Amino acid sequence: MNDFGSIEIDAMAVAGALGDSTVSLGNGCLCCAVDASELDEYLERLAGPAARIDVIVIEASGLAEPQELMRMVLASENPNIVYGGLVEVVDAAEFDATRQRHPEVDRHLGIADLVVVNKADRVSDAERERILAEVHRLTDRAAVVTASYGRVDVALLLDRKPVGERVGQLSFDDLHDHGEQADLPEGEGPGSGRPDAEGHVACGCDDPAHHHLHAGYESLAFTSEAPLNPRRLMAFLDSRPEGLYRIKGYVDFGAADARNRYAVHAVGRFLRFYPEPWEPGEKRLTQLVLIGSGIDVAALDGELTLCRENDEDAPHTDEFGMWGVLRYVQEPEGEPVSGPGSDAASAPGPDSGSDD
Ligand SMILES: Nc1nc2c(ncn2[C@@H]2O[C@H](COP(=O)(O)OP(=O)(O)OP(=O)(O)O)[C@@H](O)[C@H]2O)c(=O)[nH]1
Repeated sequence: MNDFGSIEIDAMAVAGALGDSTVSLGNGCLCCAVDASELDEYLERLAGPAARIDVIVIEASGLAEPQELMRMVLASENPNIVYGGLVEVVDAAEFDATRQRHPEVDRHLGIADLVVVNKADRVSDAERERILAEVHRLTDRAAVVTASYGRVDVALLLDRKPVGERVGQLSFDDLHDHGEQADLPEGEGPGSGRPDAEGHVACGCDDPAHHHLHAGYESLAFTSEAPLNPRRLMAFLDSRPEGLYRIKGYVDFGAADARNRYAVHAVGRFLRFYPEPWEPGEKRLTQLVLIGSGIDVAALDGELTLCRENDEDAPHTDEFGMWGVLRYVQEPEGEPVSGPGSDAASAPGPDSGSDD
């Protein structure tokens, strides 16, 4: 798991399910690792026979440069590592907007071996057909499948072989390491993939033609030990700026729902909360990662800080405080919303999947 932000939300999301069979490559984009040996260290741990793992999936951050990842896997010195192909996941609901912001996406699709056009349930049949046709036009012999919630036949992944001989398609330039790092401590400076003090991430390579998607992004990692007030957080989310493209993490609403933490996902204007019971003894924290371009990181940090419960809040007397949040909890079919109290399912205006 390679997370863009310094709080490893994605790694946290799968850790429980996958345990020792994951390694987390946090805080910074893998494609900016200086050389393949850094990746090799991790692959070594997963590829040994004792781990009994057949396939290693590198889940890059959504902002990674796939060509760089391919370069690193191909450059691995571990004889057990064989490059198995590049899978690109397209968010059908955001496809046009993403391409507008990032024309590089077309190039990424062009080198994919398998393209999963996901969130098919969020677009009409006609829209899906149009996107599929467009993806086919952009890909080079890749298999293209549609999916909802990423559910694809696992055989597609296990049997994937790279289309053609990839090494032959990459130029010498693609395969050689990009530039020397300046005299900075390891893991710092441009090219480290780590955000600087202002949250900017820059690629340190000398090649002006080498644009990394994440170079234009700012990220904010927000942690709070004090619970967040649900009404204030909803007001923050309702007024989130256009450039704030992605929010993910976990929220502690304290006494407003003492049983559950709330995983939160925002992608563009899409917003969803997922209540899940706190583990016994788990430290109750709010941890959020916000990613966007042209966003004022310090201002957002300040606004989130103001969402914390304060002495004037009396969550136990605000029985409707969670309703705004529960509108964005999807009811599993036939089951009531797992909310803070028995009347949670009667929260007004349940949003059954549409954008806000
Ligand atoms: N309706 C619908 N929602 C989905 C689908 N796949 C994912 N989601 C929801 O979309 C939200 C964000 O998930 P994704 O877009 O998959 O996140 P991601 O691509 O891992 O995002 P990054 O970590 O930013 O790369 C979550 O609330 C998911 O439950 C789908 O096929 N249909």
